[in-house]
Amino acid sequence: MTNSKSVVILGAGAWGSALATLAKANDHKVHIWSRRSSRTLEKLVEDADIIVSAVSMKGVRDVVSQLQGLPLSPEIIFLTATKGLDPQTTCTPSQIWQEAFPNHPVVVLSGPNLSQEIQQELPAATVVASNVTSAAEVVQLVFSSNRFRVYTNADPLGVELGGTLKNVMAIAAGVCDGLQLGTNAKAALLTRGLTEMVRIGVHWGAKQETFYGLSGLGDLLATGNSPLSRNYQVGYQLACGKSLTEILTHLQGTAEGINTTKVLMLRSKQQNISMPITEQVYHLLQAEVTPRQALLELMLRDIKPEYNE
Ligand SMILES: NC(=O)c1ccc[n+]([C@@H]2O[C@H](COP(=O)([O-])OP(=O)(O)OC[C@H]3O[C@@H](n4cnc5c(N)ncnc54)[C@H](O)[C@@H]3O)[C@@H](O)[C@H]2O)c1
Ligand SMILES: O=P(O)(O)OC[C@H](O)CO
Repeated sequence: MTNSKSVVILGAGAWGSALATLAKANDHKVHIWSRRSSRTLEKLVEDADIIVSAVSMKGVRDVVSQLQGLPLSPEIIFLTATKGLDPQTTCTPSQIWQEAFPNHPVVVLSGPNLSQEIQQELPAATVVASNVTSAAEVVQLVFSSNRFRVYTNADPLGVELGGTLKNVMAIAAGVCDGLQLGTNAKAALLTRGLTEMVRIGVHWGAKQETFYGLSGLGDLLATGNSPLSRNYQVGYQLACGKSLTEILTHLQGTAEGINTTKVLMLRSKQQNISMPITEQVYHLLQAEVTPRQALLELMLRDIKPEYNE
């Protein structure tokens, strides 16, 4: 097949494995690399068309620096699927990839994509975004199928932040359900959560409308309502009285929202941006408030108009 691409996936976790399944189903040549792989990264990327980063945030700088030392074809497209923020610089993963490889196109993939559902072959949709449209279109073709609908988008920062910021709200949504606060409370939380995501995202340089698409609202609905989400699970179990240490001991995989909350708090304080839900999630994760106290703090804030805050 002439359109068959060579795809190297970095990270053999839940998401890397699901992305590999999708590309393989479209007859692409797929190699998954992990820290424990017997094949060297150098050998694997030799004939790669696309390098997909599906490592968790804490591994991004590490894999970037490993690749920087290798001879790479100038045609290679980097695709980043990590939903996190760098604790040191507050940069997004795509900003780190682009800075390290300024002459390569970088594409972001993000959307309501719970990996377990994708591995069960349930239908889903996602977004691939890049400043280089042709690169986004190549990635779109590689992953599109009758069970995975892929849209392109020209706002990579907005798409990336949509998937990243919603993890904080997914923790809050888990708390809401764990406390059994009801459907009205959940709707209020998710709606005001989206407002908060838009506020910081637009300040950061993203387009407002991107947050109303699959990677913002779409992913917020998926993770904020699903026990399959690790971030939701963190919130739910905190509300049930478990400590964060206990929860993380048993959690399968990464809940990026924990680190993202800390980075967001730092950035919103530096830039004086109001993020009341994020702030309460932060205090809760630090064990500085109980879930009920966090709820009361939010309910008793100064009353105000819905917009023009
Ligand atoms: N699981 C999902 O449903 C899903 C969906 C969309 C996006 N994501 C995002 O994808 C990323 C990965 O999620 P996941 O669910 O696969 O997590 P996971 O915990 O299952 O896997 C993380 C992977 O990163 C690797 N890794 C971590 N540090 C590394 C390092 N220094 N060097 C090399 N590899 C390293 C781990 O070995 C592991 O293979 C996260 O940012 C997550 O938010 C996950
Ligand atoms: O399990 P979570 O909370 O990392 O959510 C996974 C994905 O981000 C869903 O789109």
